[in-house]
Amino acid sequence: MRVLVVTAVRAEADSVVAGLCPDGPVTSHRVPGGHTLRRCAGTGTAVDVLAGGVGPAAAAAATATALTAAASTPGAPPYDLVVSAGIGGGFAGVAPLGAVVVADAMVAADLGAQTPDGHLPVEELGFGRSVHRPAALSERVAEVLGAVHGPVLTVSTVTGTAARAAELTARHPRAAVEAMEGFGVAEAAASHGVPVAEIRAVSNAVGPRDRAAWRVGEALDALRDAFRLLIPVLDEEAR
Ligand SMILES: O=C(O)c1cccc(C(=O)CC[C@H]2O[C@@H](n3cnc4c(=O)[nH]cnc43)[C@H](O)[C@@H]2O)c1
Repeated sequence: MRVLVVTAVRAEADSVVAGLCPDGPVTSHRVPGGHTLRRCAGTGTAVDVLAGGVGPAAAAAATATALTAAASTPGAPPYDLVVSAGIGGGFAGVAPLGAVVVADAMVAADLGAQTPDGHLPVEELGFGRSVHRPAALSERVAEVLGAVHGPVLTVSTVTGTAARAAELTARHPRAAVEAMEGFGVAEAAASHGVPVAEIRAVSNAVGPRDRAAWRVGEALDALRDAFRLLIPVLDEEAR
């Protein structure tokens, strides 16, 4: 099985690599556009890890570039799965600080139109889509990781008020986490016909801005531990 993991920033990619191959070695490969893929040698499942940038557009561009590079390399096996991974904001009562969330839906929560009656998703405007359904193995991954299995919202602007958090919860009552890349990764994966998944570790609560309350280090450790548990599930899936 061949898997591409896309994070936003290098620190997240480091955690993923540390979880996947704690003893190394790690090889690096450049892809067009200047991104570097890191690959753990010695695992049954070949996993490439890429830090593609913050936000859905950067994530989509980096993911599409890596998928295109793989597809146009003679003899290279295609990717079987793309995983969007990183830290995120947890919704109150669903995903506390340090929790891991595996997406059961990847939702572009601010893609659409604002109206006096509220947000209209693009489906209601008559074009595009605002939801991707993750790969079936997500349920098993959530079970093995002991993770929350719920919707992950992708936004272009980090929520910073209680009012915005309440609006998102009203529109997506089961929402577990908010982050900024998953839907972009999913769009790129879908355009290549590759299944997608999303794994987030909660670094902060969605709501009023409070940088002092962030627990980025703990979330990065939780992300590492989640990827440590992931390889056996992927190997199981490949059989
Ligand atoms: O300055 C702020 O108030 C602020 C609050 C939360 C996160 C940020 C970031 O710049 C991190 C963006 C980065 O991390 C993911 N992330 C983490 N927490 C959240 C969140 O609550 N809402 C959206 N994205 C979040 C995101 O995927 C980005 O890669 C700044």
